[in-house]
Amino acid sequence: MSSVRQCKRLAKALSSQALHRPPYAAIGPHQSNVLVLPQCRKASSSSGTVRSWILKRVYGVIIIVGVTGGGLLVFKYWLDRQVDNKLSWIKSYYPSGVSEKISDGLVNISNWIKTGTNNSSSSSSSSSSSEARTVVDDRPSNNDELIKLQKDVNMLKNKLSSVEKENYELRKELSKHTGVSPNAVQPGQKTLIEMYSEILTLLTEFDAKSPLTDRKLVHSLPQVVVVGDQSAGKTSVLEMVANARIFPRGAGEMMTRSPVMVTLSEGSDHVAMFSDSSTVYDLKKEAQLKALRHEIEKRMRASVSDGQTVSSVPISLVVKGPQIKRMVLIDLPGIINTVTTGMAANTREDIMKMCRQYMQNPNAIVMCVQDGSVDAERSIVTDLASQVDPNGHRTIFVLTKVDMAESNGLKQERILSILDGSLFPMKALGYYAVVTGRGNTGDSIEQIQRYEREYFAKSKLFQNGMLREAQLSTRNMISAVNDEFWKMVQESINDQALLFKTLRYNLEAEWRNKFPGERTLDRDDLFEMSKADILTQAASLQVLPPTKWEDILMNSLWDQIGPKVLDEIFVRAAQSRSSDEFNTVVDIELHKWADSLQLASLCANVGMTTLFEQLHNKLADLKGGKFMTLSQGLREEVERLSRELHKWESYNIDQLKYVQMSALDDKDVTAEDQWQSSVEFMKSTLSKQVKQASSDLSALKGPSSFSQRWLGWSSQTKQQVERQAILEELDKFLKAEPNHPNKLFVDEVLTVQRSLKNKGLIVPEKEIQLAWSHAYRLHFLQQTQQKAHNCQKGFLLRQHSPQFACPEVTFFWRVQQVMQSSARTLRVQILDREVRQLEQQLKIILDNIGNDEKRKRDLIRGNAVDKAEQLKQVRLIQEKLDSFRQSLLKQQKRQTN
Ligand SMILES: Nc1nc2c(ncn2[C@@H]2O[C@H](COP(=O)(O)OP(=O)(O)OP(=O)(O)O)[C@@H](O)[C@H]2O)c(=O)[nH]1
Repeated sequence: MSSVRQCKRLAKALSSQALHRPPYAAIGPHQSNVLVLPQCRKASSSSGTVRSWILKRVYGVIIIVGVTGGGLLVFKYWLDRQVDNKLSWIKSYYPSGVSEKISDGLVNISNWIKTGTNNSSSSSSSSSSSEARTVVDDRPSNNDELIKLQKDVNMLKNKLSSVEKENYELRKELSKHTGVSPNAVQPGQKTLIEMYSEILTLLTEFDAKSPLTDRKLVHSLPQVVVVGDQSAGKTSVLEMVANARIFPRGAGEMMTRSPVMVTLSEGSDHVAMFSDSSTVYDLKKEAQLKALRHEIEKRMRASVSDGQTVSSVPISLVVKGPQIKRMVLIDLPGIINTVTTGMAANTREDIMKMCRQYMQNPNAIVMCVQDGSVDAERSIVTDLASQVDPNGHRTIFVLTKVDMAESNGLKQERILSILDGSLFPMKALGYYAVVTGRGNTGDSIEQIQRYEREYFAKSKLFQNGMLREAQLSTRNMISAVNDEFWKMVQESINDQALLFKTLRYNLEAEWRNKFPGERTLDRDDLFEMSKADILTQAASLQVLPPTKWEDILMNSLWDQIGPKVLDEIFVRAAQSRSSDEFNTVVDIELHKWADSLQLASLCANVGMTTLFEQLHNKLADLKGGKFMTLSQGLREEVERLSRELHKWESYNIDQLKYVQMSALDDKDVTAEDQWQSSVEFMKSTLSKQVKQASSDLSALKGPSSFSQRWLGWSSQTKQQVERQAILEELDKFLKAEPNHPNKLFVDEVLTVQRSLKNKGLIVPEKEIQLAWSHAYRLHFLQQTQQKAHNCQKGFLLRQHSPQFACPEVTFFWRVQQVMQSSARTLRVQILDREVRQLEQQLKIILDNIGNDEKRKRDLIRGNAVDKAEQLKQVRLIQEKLDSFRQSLLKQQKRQTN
């Protein structure tokens, strides 16, 4: 084929690949900005015309094929115009700051192209033949020429990677402003690699959650299985792929003790994380790398059962970073020859079994790692590879430690026979020689990469062109493995799609049987529905009628402040000898209480409790559909958190105090209806209190009456008998002196004790005082009840006869006033601020939960939601697989056209 035709074909292939981003494209956004193909220089020079067949800007990628000779000026002019066009477009499309950076980058690239074309043009005629030899299939005839070419290639590679880096940084910067991934082809469009990576992530999540099958579906997908004899350098190879020294190291001992599945993908930051944890390790930071290695080692040791040496439980790791090739690699424990001291007896068989299992996956690419520095005859892995993949359709052979092989004096013929596949019994798709370490645990990846470059640049073993350049270096090997991986993806995708179609069909049938006629509401659906319900119910608190709020608040207020009002203030005032004294005590105590903010704080608590009680009632009112119970946990958690978070506004408490103090300033009942209302309040309050006090007293005595004992089939305890006897003695005092003060005097205690002793009962003073507090309380309340009755008509009487005094009515009126004004103020505060505040809090709480998948899973649970989730995931994976398949198909069609 003529070089011009060859070049045209290459150009066509590249243009379609660059535009449509095949996973295995030689040129992609993460790989290159500019590529000038040497084959085409030769072709162009032969025709002497400009061959600028392709110049495409594909999201920052420029591909130039063939620019030479007399057309150079025309080309430069044309390139400038293209760049100008792009500059004005960038200026109008991107925000300032970003646009300048991109523009600078584009201008740099354009200048570099022009310099490159100058050089290539000036050297094209003289070096066209040597350039042609850089085409991978041609073998050079002259060693010096080859060395020179090798240097050129290395220089170009370095240049290329620095432009790649620059381009990547620019796209990263751009992505910060536009939210578009730095790897995106077009805004909103995903590359095939990204699509596959997404499917892998979904499948890993699906496997983790799904009890559907023991077989992990993600393991049937194409993946690269790294196998080799112990210490062959498997882990070192993987580290070169991941571009970081992420694995633990030891001195000579077996390091890989369980499979490590590494999902590699491109990302703006170089990071790693375990798939079951949210910790992100920054691989650029040595301390975090160390922590990662430590964690891997810890996990490996933890996964090995007692008495065993290796484990088959995989550790799953995700590594992302700039220019990392997307694929899934599994590092397996090294195959051992013999079991050494300290190892479990079955270790060799366990490792062989494990390797065989992974290698037998028909979609696995087997990366067979062979140590180049040891005798080929000692290799076990090559035997295994030839058994599992006899035709070598999916095996790639990697010869490591060739540097050591050379220093050990390995002959060129021997290397050749290994790398052309004639020495080992196995067959492979490709054979590679690499250097992936130098036995120094402290070396960084950059140091190893440099060491490898320098080694191949000066190695005698590989220098006379005995091997194709593409067979050397880790970089080339990784590209080839990556290509094979993606080929496998293409070949197996139909089977995967069918598998998910069947899974979806089965799950849908199961759902129809279990929940006939019901919509499949997954966790997110249920969450969104519950969220809307909760917020609607919270908002409806605003429309509760004000009177209802005040009634509820009044009841709650009395429950809270009643005990203090009655047992402390009212009882103390009642010990007074005159109405004036009664009023003075009441006035002082009530003012003291209100002034100290204690009353206001108590009322604010009541406001808060009432608000949350109402919210609780509203949420309990939610009927919802059949699946309402699934989100019961969510509602409870939201209620709990909002209670915890809600703070009553402090100026609201001050306002309450002010209102209460003003209410207390009103010291007298001036109208009859006020008097009546107060008496009613007093009567209803006392009636409740008397009821409560009677029941407390009864509890103290136990089943004291005949009927209680016989109907309730119970009898008094010894203590209850004693208490009943005490109460009978105390009753005598109260009958003899109805206005007895609230304190029981010492002589009275002794009288009770003496009297009971005569009846054969020895009772401690503590018991007498306890019984007295109950007896006196009931007696006092009943007396006050009687006063309330007597005071009913007292308003007019009081006017006509000043001796008639009912200070108790005035007391209850004042308390009622304080409560009413507090309830009114609380109602206004609740509706003006607190409900709105609560709504906002609920929204934040719900948003937080909504963003936390684990919490959502914990709070919305049940068989129906699990099934709906599975169905949703399977549908999603199936859809993704389908669109991935279609994109692959489209790309294949384009290539065949
Ligand atoms: N000189 C030299 N040393 C290498 C090369 N590749 C790996 N090593 C060293 O060989 C040793 C073993 O490498 P590993 O990558 O741990 O080997 P492995 O196959 O993963 O070991 P196991 O998992 O324990 O079977 C390490 O000290 C590496 O630094 C190489 O190309 N040249």
